[in-house]
Amino acid sequence: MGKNNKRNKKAKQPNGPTASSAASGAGEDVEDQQAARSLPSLNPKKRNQLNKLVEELLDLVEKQPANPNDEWKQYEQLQQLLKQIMILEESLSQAVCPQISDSPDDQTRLAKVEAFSAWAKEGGVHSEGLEIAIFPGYQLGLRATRQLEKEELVLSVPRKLIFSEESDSDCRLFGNMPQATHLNLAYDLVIEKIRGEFSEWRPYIDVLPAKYNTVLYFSTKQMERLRGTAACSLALRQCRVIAKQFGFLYRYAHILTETSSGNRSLPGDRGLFFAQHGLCYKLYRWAVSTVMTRQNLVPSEKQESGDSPKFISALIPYWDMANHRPGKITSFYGAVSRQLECTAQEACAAGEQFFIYYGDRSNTDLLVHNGFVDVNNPKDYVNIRVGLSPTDALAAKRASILDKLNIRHTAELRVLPAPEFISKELLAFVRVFKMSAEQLDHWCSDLERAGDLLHIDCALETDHETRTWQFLEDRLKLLLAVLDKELREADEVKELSELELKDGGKPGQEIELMLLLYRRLERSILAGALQYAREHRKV
Ligand SMILES: C[S@@+](CC[C@H](N)C(=O)[O-])C[C@H]1O[C@@H](n2cnc3c(N)ncnc32)[C@H](O)[C@@H]1O
Repeated sequence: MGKNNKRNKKAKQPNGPTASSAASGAGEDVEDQQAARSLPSLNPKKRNQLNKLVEELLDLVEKQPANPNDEWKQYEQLQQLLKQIMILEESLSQAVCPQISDSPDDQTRLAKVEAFSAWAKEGGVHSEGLEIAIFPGYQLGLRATRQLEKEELVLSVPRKLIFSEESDSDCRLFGNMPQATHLNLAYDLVIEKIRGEFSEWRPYIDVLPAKYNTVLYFSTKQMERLRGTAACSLALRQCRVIAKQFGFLYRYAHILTETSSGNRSLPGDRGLFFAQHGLCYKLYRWAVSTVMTRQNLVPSEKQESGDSPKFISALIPYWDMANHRPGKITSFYGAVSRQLECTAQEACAAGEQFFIYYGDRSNTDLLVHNGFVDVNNPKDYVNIRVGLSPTDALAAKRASILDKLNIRHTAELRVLPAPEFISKELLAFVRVFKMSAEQLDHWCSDLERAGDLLHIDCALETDHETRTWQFLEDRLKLLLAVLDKELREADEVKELSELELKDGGKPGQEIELMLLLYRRLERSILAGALQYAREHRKV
């Protein structure tokens, strides 16, 4: 475990420059040069073509699409540009992301688990009752090797094995912007991946998936399956934002900046050096997806005492092999023990998969940010967009009631599964939206009562209630019709059963399966709420 020994040796060194640290710095410089030299460099013609494509990409994503159709067209253009970029970068991406292939990589990863587990153990991870195994439908996961009791501490990962922007990196790019902590982490991961065998994180990086089911990996055809769903705009936005970040990084590395020698005494220069040698879109997409699907927040250790606690994004080796099941959060960072500690949310028999709870997230959120959906998600909902009309003469009065209710004038509000169906905020919004001039005067004259509008059995005039439920019914019908436009319900059911027949999804079709499941889940929430709205309108 040479690399890990290096980290341990470093920890024992006194502060301040010493002869030995200078020597090890020189050694690292040689390693940096070796890592860079092992990568193919693109010829000037290809580089020029890439520079132009990246500028085109940045111009494209700069434009804010005006409506869903424009947004879709922009996505199609973006995919075209990214395709051309990936073709030009092919030799480089093959070198920095060599495992990427179309076959599932569970077995390849499993072969690296022994070395990873030894590295983790040597670094101080305690995971005695757990082992890493393949679980179909989940890729890798954690398996109990003995009976685990509820609330038993089963896993701990010390700070020095937690990968964050504070892990001895001088690759800062996004400065000290607190909201950029996940970007810094993705950038650091890009750098460590380029460093390859010279990275001290190599045993960990080797067991990470080679590719993900995040929206960044969707083909245009797969993305089409999201058209008309609540996830579509979010997914397209995600692709746009990540492409923009890549464009900025690329421009910084190849267009705006002089060639770097990787001088470790210049802050940020080593990061720039590696970016200039190994950055490519496939690598950035991989790093961002790794961070999106596996990160957790830990408290920063580089803040002044007295400041309010600052949290930074981190990758937590071993712990991040745990898959999600609904329950409660049982992983916490111990400031005194300086380690992430995870207890069992329920008893787990030997041989069974050990799950943790990732937190309350809708399936839309899970799909766009985590690359999976949970068919038993008790916290699921579908957001629908509602807004006051700027041409409505009564908009100001409606706005004053909404303000009192803390509901925005244009908002994404929740349609829920049974037994609630319509969130109280959505119901109140539509009630306000459907008030007549007299009803508005009545409610505005006593704003303290506005909270009553949140309750399902708030006493309202019959015609007002009918208009409210009719609006909800029409809106839900429309959303279901839009879903049908892309793929009718009967075809959805047929395609899904064909895929599921293939033993939990054919390898290589995980994204198709996830998209069909997502559509079924969204449809079921909307259809349940529609039925509920119909019943209420008739009362
Ligand atoms: C933190 S990682 C967990 C380990 C991961 N399975 C692996 O092979 O490295 C999170 C990823 O695991 C998968 N995952 C976690 N919980 C899942 C679930 N309930 N159903 C399907 N996939 C799940 C998803 O791909 C998700 O992005």
